[in-house]
Amino acid sequence: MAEPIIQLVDITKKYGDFTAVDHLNLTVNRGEIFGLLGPNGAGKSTSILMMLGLTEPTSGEVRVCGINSTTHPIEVKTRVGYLPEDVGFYDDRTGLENLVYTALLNGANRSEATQLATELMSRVGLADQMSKKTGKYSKGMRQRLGLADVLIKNPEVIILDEPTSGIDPKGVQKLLDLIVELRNEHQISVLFSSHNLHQVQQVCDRVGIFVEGKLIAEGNIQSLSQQLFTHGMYLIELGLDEKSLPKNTNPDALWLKQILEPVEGVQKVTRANGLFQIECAGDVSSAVSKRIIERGLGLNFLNRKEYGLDAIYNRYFEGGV
Ligand SMILES: Nc1ncnc2c1ncn2[C@@H]1O[C@H](COP(=O)(O)OP(=O)(O)OP(=O)(O)O)[C@@H](O)[C@H]1O
Repeated sequence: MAEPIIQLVDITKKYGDFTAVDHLNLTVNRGEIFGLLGPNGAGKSTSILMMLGLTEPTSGEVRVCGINSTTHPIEVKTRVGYLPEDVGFYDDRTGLENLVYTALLNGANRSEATQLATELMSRVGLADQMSKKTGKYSKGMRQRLGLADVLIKNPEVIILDEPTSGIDPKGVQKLLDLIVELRNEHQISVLFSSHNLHQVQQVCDRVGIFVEGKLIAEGNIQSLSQQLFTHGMYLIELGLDEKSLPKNTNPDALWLKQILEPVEGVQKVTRANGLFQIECAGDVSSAVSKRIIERGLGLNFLNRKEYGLDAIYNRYFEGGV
């Protein structure tokens, strides 16, 4: 059964009259990679600060690993690893020295600290960069070292705030692979905050879409599509042979809608740029093509698209679809 590891219950955060987070309810389960997807200013970082007990909610309750973050921030800190967008290191020290220092601060003796730091450098793919000064690390290498740094205290959950910003595509891929590996092989739960939908789509089991302080939808990709699209999840484009079309067809494709009405799932039929577009609740392309052919229309081609997070993103973040 799903066990909650992060629970936000009706959280609101106000800065003066401004509401940064508005009645947010969110649960992340143990072993899950949860994506908090939202544009700049949506309230992601503010929510994370509340999870870590670094800022207090105006109202509501935050629990991480079953502990109230607002009243017991230090206990939460021992269980959670937090990777901010920019990690600070002692740049005149090597990657290994930086990690050893964190391990010593966490109570390890020097030989344990060196052993743990060496193992972690290797786990995050920096085995060959151990003796390089962190001032010479790339942004991607710094973020991977940052992950090693949060793993030192063996956290149950890691919270990553825009961890890939400023990293080149190859570096991003390495970091994403590492996040999945940490979950799969070390059962670490992950909250991944990002405004990059492709990255979120690639690694997260569930996603919460956060806009202007409100969680507007939550679930896996398929359930998000169902929540956000009133007009279906599939778009079928038809190229019909003009010569086979009925004479004097009206431009709004009403005649085609009537033909396709008996096909269950068809919700909207329109014509754009010479193509007929059919929005439907499921993949009904074979029933549509059968019906078209039965009615004696010439079918030049049929193209089926499934709405993914791309369409959701456009709809909520870029004002379209
Ligand atoms: N200390 C503060 N005082 C006043 N307003 C704040 C404070 N911190 C954040 N805000 C405002 O709250 C809103 C949410 O900010 P937040 O940093 O949580 O968003 P975000 O989703 O993390 O965005 P970004 O990706 O840009 O960091 C923004 O409008 C921001 O200006």
